[in-house]
Order: sequence, then C-alpha cells, then structure tokens
Amino acid sequence: MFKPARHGEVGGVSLQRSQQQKPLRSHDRFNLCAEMSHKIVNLRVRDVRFPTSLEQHGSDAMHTDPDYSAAYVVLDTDSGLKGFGLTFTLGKGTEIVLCAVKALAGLVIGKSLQEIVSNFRGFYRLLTSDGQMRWLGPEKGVIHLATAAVLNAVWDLWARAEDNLLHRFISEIYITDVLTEEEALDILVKAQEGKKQREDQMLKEGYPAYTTSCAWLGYSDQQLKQLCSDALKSGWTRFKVKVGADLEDDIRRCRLIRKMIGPSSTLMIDANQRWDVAEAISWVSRLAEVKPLWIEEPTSPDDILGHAAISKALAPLGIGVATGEQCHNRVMFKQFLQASALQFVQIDSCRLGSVNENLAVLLMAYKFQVPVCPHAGGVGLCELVQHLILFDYICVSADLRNRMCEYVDHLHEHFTSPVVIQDAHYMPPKDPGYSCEMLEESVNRHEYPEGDIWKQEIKK
Ligand SMILES: C[C@H](O)[C@@H](O)CC(=O)C(=O)O
Ligand SMILES: [Mg+2]
Repeated sequence: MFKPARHGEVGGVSLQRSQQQKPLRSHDRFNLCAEMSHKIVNLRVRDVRFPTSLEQHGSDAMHTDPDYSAAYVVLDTDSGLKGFGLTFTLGKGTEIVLCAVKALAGLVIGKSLQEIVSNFRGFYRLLTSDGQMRWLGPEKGVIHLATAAVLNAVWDLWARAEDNLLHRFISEIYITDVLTEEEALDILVKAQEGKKQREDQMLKEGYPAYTTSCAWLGYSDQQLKQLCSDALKSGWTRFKVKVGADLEDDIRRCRLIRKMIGPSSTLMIDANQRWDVAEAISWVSRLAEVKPLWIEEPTSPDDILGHAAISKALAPLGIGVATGEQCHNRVMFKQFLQASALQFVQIDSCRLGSVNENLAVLLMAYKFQVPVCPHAGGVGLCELVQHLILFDYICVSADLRNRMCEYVDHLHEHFTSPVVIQDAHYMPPKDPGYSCEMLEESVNRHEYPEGDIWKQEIKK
C-alpha cells in the first residue's frame, strides 16, 4: 500500500497527529499506485544555461552579468515514471552544483518512492546529514542547492505518481497524514475552514503577482519606460525596481517609474545585499519619496541583527524589509522572525530544502503573522513557487493582505507546463507534478558547453 508517513517532518518542524484529533481520512489517491513502488533506478543531472546576461535580463547591483541557469535533475524509475527537479543558479556556478548533486545521487538511487515517502523525515535527514558531505553546509550553500534540486524532483515524482498537482497534493497530505506538532497542526486544521472557497477563488481569480521585469539594473531609461507602459496596459499594478549601484541613478529611475505607475500602484526596491547597515538606512531614506513598500536584501543576507536595525530605522518611513532569496535555511528564517528583522518573508523554492523546508517556513511566518511574498527571479522559480504560494493561501494563511508573488517574464517557453499569468495573477497550474519539466529540445540546446546556443556563443 502506498502511504505517506504517519509521523513525519516538514523541514525541521515535526508534525504529529494529536491523540484527541479525529482519526484522519485516509486518502483514496494513496491507493492508486498500490501496485507500484517506483524504484529510482537513475538520477541524471544537466547543466542548463541561458545567456540572459547578453541583454541584461536579471541584472542587479551585485549580479551584473547573470546567465539564468539550472542544475536540472531527472529521476528515472523502474515503472517508467519520471520526476523532474531543478535548482536555480547563475552560469559558472552550475557545474559546482552538478558535482554536489552527483555526490548525493548515491543516497537516492535504489530507493523506491514508497520507501522515501513512508519516512520522508528520514530521507530528508539522510540527504542533509551525511557524515562527510554535511561539512560542506550543513544545510546551506552548494550542498543545500543540490538537495533542493534532488528533493524538488522527488516531490514532483510523488505528485505525478498520485496524478495530482503539487500544491493540491501537499494540501491534502499535510492536513491528513503528517502531523506531529500541536501548533502546526492547529494552523493547518484551522485553515480547513473555507479551504474549498479559497481554492475556487484561486481557480477563478488567480494569486496576485508583481513584476520585476520592467526594471532590471542594466536596462536603459528608455527600455524601462517602454516595459512599464506595456506592463500597465497588461494590468500590472505592482512593480519592483533594482537599486543600489548609484544613488543619483536610483533617484532618477525610481522617480521615473513612480511617475509612470502613479501613486496608487505598489512599488518595491531591491538592493541585492549591496550596502552596510548604516548605508542602507541613509540610502533608502533618500528613496522614501517614491514610497516603496519594501526594501529587499538591503545588506548581507546573513546579518539578522543588521536587518533588525534597518527595519527599526525604516519603520517610521512606512518602508518594510523583505528578504529570503538567499536565506539559506529554516533556522535563519526563524531568527529573522524572532528578531523582527523582516516584514516580508521571501521563500525560495530552490534555496531551501524543497517543499519540506518551505512548509516549515510558511508555518512559522503564519505564527508570526508576517506575509509571505516568494522570490521567483530566476529560471523555473515562477513555475515551482506558484505551488507553494497557493498552498500558503489555501491551507495556511487564508489571507491575501500585503501578499503577492514575484513574476519575471523570462524563459517560460522552455517548460512543458509554463506558468499562466492573467491580469497580473498566477492562474493555478493544471498538469500533475511540480511544473519544472523542461522541453527536451530546450535542454539540449542550452546544455553547457555542448548545446548549440553555447557552441555559437563560444565561437564568437
Ligand atoms: C540575479 C537575479 O536576477 C536577482 O537579481 C533576482 C532578484 O533579486 C529578485 O528577483 O528579487
Ligand atoms: Mg531580490
């Protein structure tokens, strides 16, 4: 029988069903593949890079020549079912992540999906606690990015095995089966009320999004104006601008965009860790006139107390602090929340240890009543994170205030089930799985260094 764990763990938060709780409904879908264990017989990982730096897509104050890239993982099983996962990287670093994925492969090959999901906690620990490899992290850096790629593929495989969408699948599992911690359980059980209405609402309206694609740092003013006016015509009302390299430039660009979008649209600014703490406070104070909702990554992503000081200083200006795209694990998020060091939690589907760890952060954010606005600036991140944010709304927070998911308008054409944006909202995905399967032709063309795209680039 194909069953998820009764006792399990979401990231580091263990969830156990309380004795007083009604027995949980066993879900019929778990029986669908009762006959198949889906033994993983192979793990392939490929270095897929897109030359986005050529046109400055994705550029910011610290990453001036980003080539959006992925360590792309395919799991093959003896049943023929496959799982697809990736982690996001920027060009050169991808080959290092590939090595780390290969180092983890031995822990995955030979295991059946049934074996993994019947003790997901143990499997997560196996990947993150190997006595020799954990020295590279633990649970941070390259080894954690590799863990995310592998676990994203496992979650995809599991959702496909159940013939279900990931966001709907986890919302069912984590209410009905993997419950050990009272508080987490209470949150999830409480959110059962109104779940169906919220799901219907999402199917009809979608989840609110904001765009970063108008104002990458390397774009000219002319380009910024054109993209902004196109976006306004397509219904966008929330915009993010890259800042942090030159104050006078920032003032000019932010004024320009604020003028274009008007006073009622929402504006966010993102410095990608460019400043020291005092510099962040004075720089952002100068930009307060354009009324940004948040300053994102003002300083080192590891400086929790620095973020707390910035939050405190900027609160009177009505500017919050957002961070998370380089917050390397749930423990960091815990401390950011405890220290009131952020006002917007930016989970990232490839930085943390996949769905497991992201669910732990969603639950903590709910507890601290801090809105979650995921990071999605990269290749495949929009496809992945849409599942997590739908889960957050439908099954955890039940709240849309001050919440929106990032959207960047690049590279979706390379996916078999690309995200669908309508009227500046993410429309729920329709195909089973975690939405990160890439078109074989795209992978072949963009694989580094042998793909046609790179052979041409290298010849230049
Ligand atoms: C290098 C990436 O494009 C980064 O700038 C993305 C980012 O900070 C965001 O989307 O936010
Ligand atoms: Mg950012």
